[in-house]
Amino acid sequence: MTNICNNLFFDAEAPILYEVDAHIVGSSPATRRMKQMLTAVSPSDAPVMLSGDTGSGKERAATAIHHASGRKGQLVAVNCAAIPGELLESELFGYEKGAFTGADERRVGLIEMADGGTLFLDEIGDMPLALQSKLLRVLESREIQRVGGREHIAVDFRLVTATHRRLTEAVADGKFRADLFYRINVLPVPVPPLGDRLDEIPELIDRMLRDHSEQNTHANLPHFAMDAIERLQAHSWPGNIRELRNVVDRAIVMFPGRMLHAAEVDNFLLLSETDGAPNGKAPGAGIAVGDQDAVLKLLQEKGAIDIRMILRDMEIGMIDGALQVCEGNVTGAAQALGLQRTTLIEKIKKYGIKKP
Ligand SMILES: Nc1ncnc2c1ncn2[C@@H]1O[C@H](COP(=O)(O)OP(=O)(O)OP(=O)(O)O)[C@@H](O)[C@H]1O
Repeated sequence: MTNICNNLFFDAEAPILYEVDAHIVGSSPATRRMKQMLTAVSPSDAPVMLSGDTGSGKERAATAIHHASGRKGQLVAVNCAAIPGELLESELFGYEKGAFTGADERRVGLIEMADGGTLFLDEIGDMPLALQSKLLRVLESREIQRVGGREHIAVDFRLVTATHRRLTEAVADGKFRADLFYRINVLPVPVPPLGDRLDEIPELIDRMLRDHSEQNTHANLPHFAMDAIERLQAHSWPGNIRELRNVVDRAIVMFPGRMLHAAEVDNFLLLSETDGAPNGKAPGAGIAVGDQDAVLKLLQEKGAIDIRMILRDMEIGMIDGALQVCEGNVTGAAQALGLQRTTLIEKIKKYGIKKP
């Protein structure tokens, strides 16, 4: 890899590096190393395996590879963990009319859709063993057969896979085929956790806010004060960049045009850690969003406060605010709060919140 990386700045590679840079924010040493690897692997047709913790940006990296590769076809992303095993085969390979009950018409599969482009198989470790054998055959023959079909269809796609766990352990446990592992692990690229790239948190926040304002031209963006940034840089980030995105999305909804300080960030992080279900763990500094004085007064008066109740009130306030900003649209409010739609509906019911 050293040789490849040393050659990075050849003119021919400049446009590739530019594409990678456009998708991957950050200039910390860990991110620079990843970008160099992505730049080196993008022009090749060999399979890439991205490994990294959940939310660290593996799908982003796959998108960068696809765009930097110059392949004309589309990027087709499939989350192997999200599709039940029995459905995954027909999703990937497609099917002919009458192949099984309910197959009323022919359906082109996702592998065929990736012809000329890139097939991104996320959470490849969750693919059932029987399907692993079929995938291996496709990689070797470069052909597929639809479920219930006889025709051999030639496919030309670049394979990118991702996993958040050690596939070598799954191989040792007999849960992942060794031959497939070696076939897909040709160009391994580790995606660093946010904990290894804390320096670039301000850059990431800027990009997230810029993306938001490009999509919402009248957006009144929040600002993160220095003490807020310091607090973010002291956090451990188990949910990686996805967790940071949730914090930024909450700030957009709850602090439009306002400055966030460490206390607000503490509250947001506490909500991230508990998925909105307060567990009584005390935050680092302040505890109320915007109304710290009231909490201090309560503490002086009563000598103790119930943090769970305060967090509950904050949660209600955030949900209420998000619903107002999204004019009662639950899907939009759920996205803004970084919650699953169903989780938000449960919370709305639980707290008896009225939609505007
Ligand atoms: N470098 C980056 N700059 C800006 N946003 C990013 C970056 N990397 C990731 N993100 C954002 O963080 C979130 C998580 O990223 P992504 O889905 O790529 O992670 P992942 O590692 O594939 O997650 P999972 O393991 O759950 O599949 C997404 O909203 C993505 O847009």
